[in-house]
Amino acid sequence: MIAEKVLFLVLDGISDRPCEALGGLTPLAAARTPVLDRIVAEGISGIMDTVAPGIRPGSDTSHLALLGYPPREFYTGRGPLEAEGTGIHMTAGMIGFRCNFATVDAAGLVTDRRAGRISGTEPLAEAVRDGVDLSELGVGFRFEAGAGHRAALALVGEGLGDKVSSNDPKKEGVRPLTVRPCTADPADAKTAAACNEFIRQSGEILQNHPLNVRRVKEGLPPGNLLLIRGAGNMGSFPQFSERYGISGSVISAATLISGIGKAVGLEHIPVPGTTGSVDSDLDAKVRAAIGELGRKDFVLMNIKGADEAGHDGKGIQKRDFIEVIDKALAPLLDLESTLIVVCADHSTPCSVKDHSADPVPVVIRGPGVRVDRTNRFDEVSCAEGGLHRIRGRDLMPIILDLINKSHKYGA
Ligand SMILES: O=C(O)[C@H](O)COP(=O)(O)O
Ligand SMILES: [Mg+2]
Repeated sequence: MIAEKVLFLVLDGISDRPCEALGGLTPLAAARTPVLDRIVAEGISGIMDTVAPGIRPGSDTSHLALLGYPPREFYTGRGPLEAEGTGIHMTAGMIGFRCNFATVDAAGLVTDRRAGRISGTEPLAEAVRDGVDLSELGVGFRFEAGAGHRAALALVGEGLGDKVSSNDPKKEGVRPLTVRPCTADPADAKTAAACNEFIRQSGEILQNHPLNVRRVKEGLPPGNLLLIRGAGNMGSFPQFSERYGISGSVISAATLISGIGKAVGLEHIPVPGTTGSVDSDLDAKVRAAIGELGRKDFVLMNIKGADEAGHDGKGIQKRDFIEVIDKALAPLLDLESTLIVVCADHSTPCSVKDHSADPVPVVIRGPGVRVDRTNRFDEVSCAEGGLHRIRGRDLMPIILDLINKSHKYGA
């Protein structure tokens, strides 16, 4: 039998390094994961450098690689992809940015890059949309809240460049940076000036917003500064259905991933109750994915919470959330004629609190797959599997071959 459908499950940032808090095991190795283990036992596994060995990928470049769009060829910055995911349709000439609602103290130092993982930021976004005015600079803008502390900005206007730096210092206890043009092109100077003005005006609005005033009273970090990064124009992506001859959907609360999906032509299926965090309704997500497999050939599903726990350095929370994921995946075991592919997009070690280049585990289970002798979904066990060590860009060709959609190389 040949599989007809593909469920491509990316467990964002799930792989890790040995954690002291877990007796030297990774959260994945420490977690009880009977469902994932069964998928490994019934499938073929391996480890994967999502971009290349030693390259520490962002979720943007790694997801592009996993979908078979090598980032060196297709990546034009995170911002436009994140913007597309929040519902801002990026057209030619617009410059997109990823934003964080962050906290600055009275001395102007960034004290929390994620404002205590603030959520429910729509009222803040609305105030920014209503209050910021960049018309003196000849620039318009779109601004939308995303999941948790995330948001996206798109600048709109004539002669805007995308080669500008970020105000995100990427660490706490220091001042935000000034956005600078990276070239002598006046277009980049115009964008940098618009960014700095946007950050200044939005900061004033956010500082006094009732939602933030209330957060301060409650002892919570306010979202009183926008950190912006990842400037870029929208790239040009051959559509998934033309590239591979199959239809597809994306299910992800993380706007970056839904934005990447939309950019390559996957239909975004929103699922109420999903948050992109450890409180997400994973049962609803899995139900939605199974429903989509009835309509489409390929479903990309991203589950984000383990990555957040890794960024927060919380090994025990990460292990516990992995167990929640595992339980939610149980209905997948009954899928017939479906290739189930499970991997991470990068490692997010709790000891690093950021992404690392450590390869990630990957497993493929379904009709036609040569079953190897591995039986545990973790970083070390999968390294003994029959896929051995592959790159992210190898995965789509392997999947397409297993569903009989690959082109013969030669006559
Ligand atoms: O969670 C995300 O969106 C990113 O992976 C990490 O970004 P942050 O450090 O700005 O939260
Ligand atoms: Mg990621």
